[in-house]
Amino acid sequence: MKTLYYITDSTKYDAEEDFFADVFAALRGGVDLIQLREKELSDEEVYARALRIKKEADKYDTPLIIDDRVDVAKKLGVGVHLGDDDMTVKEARAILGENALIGASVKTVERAKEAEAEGASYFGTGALFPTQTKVITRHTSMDTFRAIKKCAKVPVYAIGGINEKTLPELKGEDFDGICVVSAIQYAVDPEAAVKSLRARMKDL
Ligand SMILES: Cc1ncc(COP(=O)(O)OP(=O)(O)O)c(N)n1
Ligand SMILES: Cc1nc(C(=O)O)sc1CCOP(=O)(O)O
Ligand SMILES: [Mg+2]
Repeated sequence: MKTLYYITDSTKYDAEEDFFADVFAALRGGVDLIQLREKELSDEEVYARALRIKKEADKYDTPLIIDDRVDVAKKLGVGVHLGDDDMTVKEARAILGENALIGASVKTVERAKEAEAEGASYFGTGALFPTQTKVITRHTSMDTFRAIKKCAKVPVYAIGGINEKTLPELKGEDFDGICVVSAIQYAVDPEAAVKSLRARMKDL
């Protein structure tokens, strides 16, 4: 069974409570992993949000991952996702320990080999499809995605513009899961969206 990895986005919410309500609904729906991705908040604010989400995620045994901020992850005892502009995977592994989930953004085979050697637990690879969520990103072709998956020993998760419409384009491809932001976060009913994505993932 492929992994359904939900990445949060609070940028379009006026009320923080509405954001938490949708995050908790997605957890109820049954995501496998959850990442708190906050680009504008201070470390203290991210910590406070992460603590609340972790309490809820723990009820479902859903691991929490923090985007970018190794110190916050360390304080919470959770994982971290790192891109090219962040601390290296090697440094983060030294801080978080051998059992921590440490994800790496990987867009080339060279980077895949390097990130794996540094101790990455998984790769987030994309953007496979156009996305409105991360405006500045680089498209990853399906050929590059396949080459990364072929050389990887760790799980490779597809990211970028994945929703019910684009999901069938991944049918028959070898990969380990999908990362989804807007198709869950901004669904009318995030719990139902998770269940629906999960059902469609069975057809891949
Ligand atoms: C699972 C996953 N994959 C890729 C990304 C993108 O990370 P990054 O390149 O560091 O960009 P930002 O998300 O920090 O804008 C991710 N966050 N998660
Ligand atoms: C967080 C992120 N990273 C990307 C990358 O290309 O590395 S694309 C992306 C956003 C994905 O959002 P949505 O599911 O709404 O398209
Ligand atoms: Mg990042």
